Amino acid sequence: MLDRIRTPADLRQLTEDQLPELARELREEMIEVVSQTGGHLGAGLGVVELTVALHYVFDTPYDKLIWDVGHQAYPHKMLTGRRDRLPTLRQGGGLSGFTKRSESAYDPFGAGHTSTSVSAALGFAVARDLKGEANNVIAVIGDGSMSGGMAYEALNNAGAMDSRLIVVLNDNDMSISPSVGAMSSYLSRLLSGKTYLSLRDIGKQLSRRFGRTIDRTITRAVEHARGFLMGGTLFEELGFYYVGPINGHDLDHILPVLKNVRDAGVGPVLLHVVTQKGKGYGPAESSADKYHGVVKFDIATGSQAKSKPAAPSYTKVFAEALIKEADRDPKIVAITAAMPSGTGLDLFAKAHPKRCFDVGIAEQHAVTFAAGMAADGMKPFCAIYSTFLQRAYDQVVHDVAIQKLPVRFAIDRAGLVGADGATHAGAFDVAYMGVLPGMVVMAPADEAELVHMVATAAAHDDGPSAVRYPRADGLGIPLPEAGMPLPIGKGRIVREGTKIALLSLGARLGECLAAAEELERYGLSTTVADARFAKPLDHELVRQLALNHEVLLTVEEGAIGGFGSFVLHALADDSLLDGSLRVRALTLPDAFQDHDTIERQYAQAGLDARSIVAKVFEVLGRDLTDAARRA
Ligand SMILES: Cc1ncc(C[n+]2csc(CCOP(=O)(O)OP(=O)(O)O)c2C)c(N)n1
Ligand SMILES: CC(=O)[C@@H](O)[C@H](O)COP(=O)(O)O
Ligand SMILES: [Mg+2]
Repeated sequence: MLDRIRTPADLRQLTEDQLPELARELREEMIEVVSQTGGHLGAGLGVVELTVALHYVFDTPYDKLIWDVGHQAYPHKMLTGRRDRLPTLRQGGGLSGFTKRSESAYDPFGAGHTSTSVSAALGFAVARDLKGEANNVIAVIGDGSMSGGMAYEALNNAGAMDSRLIVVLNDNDMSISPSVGAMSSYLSRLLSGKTYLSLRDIGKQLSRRFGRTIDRTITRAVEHARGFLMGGTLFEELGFYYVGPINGHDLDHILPVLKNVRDAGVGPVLLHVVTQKGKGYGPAESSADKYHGVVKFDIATGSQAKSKPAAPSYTKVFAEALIKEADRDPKIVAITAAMPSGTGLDLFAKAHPKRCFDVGIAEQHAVTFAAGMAADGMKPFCAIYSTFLQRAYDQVVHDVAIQKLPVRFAIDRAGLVGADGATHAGAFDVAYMGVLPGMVVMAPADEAELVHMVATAAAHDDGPSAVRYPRADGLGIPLPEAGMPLPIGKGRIVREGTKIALLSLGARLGECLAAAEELERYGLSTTVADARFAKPLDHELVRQLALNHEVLLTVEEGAIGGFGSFVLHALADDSLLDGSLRVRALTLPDAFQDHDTIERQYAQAGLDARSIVAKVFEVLGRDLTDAARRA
């Protein structure tokens, strides 16, 4: 049946009783493809029926369907002309793992971060009204994403505007980890005792909500059911018509409800749909994370092709170092915004359960919550991915930096991230943290350095600090038994040379060393220095490198405006740009890099050893091919 569906228009040619079979085929093929590509599996499996129903009932792409995060949109992609390209998922030149405007007219709004869909949908709804058009607008948001502050801001605004908008709350009682917080408990209470509404109850409820009934099955049910009221939900208090909860895997229920909601013609409606993350694939259903994100796996057993890493990841090293610091210092606490496993704080929580806080997908709150604890004498480590910390920038500035509070930011996924692409790359943190007065910004060159930087952050109690590290495994070097605080603002020379200087910030140091080896083979004596700190910058180190070399290259895994800019500024201030020194800043490109393997992303960015060597030759005006031939 799937072969007959190129676009949702084909889907709408099917009869309703054919849809369960279509859903079955969709689910089976998605499992098959993702077992080869890896990606976000559990969320998509949970919305197969919902996706079929939405495209069946609504006139997409005229009606705007907006998926929150977009990680659950694989079945949507399969039904909207992208099925044949699904095997290219998250690979260079292939389909994005999220919704993306440039990819399809069926993706009216791109995503990757959570909790944006209701705001965007309200924007579409208001634009529609101003243009005098009639399309429907539907946002699908998960229970986890509903814990993000922006979702409440949007509900608050939408409820007051009384705009015609449909919000489908896809409640699977899971975030990446189990959902946390009072909203999660509230949703469970809405469900408790009743599980789902029966068709009859739904009819009664719709009739009460919209003052009329459209679907005949429901009309009949309404005649027999009297007095049922789900009653006074939070969403109703906010000005929404609340419908549900309904079973999101039962097409007999979803279809008539969606039709009624579509035709009701009233202000904002919140449809509460209950689904199971990982639905229909045993290993996913029974795993703790419901196969939220997977690498390639064996379909029969569910076992994932995770090779044993030669070295621990930076994430794990961070977590273990922090646990040791917390063993010694009872004031240390750790905070995650719904990413306990991603940040390694699940390990910390096991060691220090009372001192670990998962606040939900609430980065802004996480930062100010940490600031409050710091103001009262605790030593908070706020572990947030670089890309997600962007959301909490005013909290970093206003609540932390201005008050000089010693919040320690553990900025994971700093730099390129490969398959998740531009929405998840940690490109900007050196720039956005480094411009803040009083902020200490560190980046370890290897995992042993990370241990020392965690100790440095723990010891630094005079103001805020940040340590940024990549989504990568370490180098496999021995780890110190205990971290030793580093002198703040001091870098180190790792290799001495005379002509070329490579000044690295962070884990690209290995590439700089490899580049230096090669340059040496071409007779170019090369110094390699590890800045350790982007702020405060080691001015003396920068000065010495500038004075004693012909060429100075800064190397960092971050956007323009970060470490390289700080170095250039220091050189300019020191009149060191007024002479013959040739300086270049190697950064991520001034463009959003699409998903690809991380190795290719580094090469595109010019941040691998080969590109560094090429850059030196370019600066010297020499021919690298010729030099290579002679060597
Ligand atoms: C701002 C932001 N913080 C954190 C994340 C990481 N993240 C991606 S999906 C997800 C869980 C979303 O849960 P839910 O909305 O319930 O969707 P489900 O996966 O359960 O379908 C999280 C925390 C993110 N993408 N964006
Ligand atoms: C959709 C989302 O935001 C997360 O699932 C993210 O893809 C996790 O990234 P990591 O794999 O780097 O933890
Ligand atoms: Mg969920």
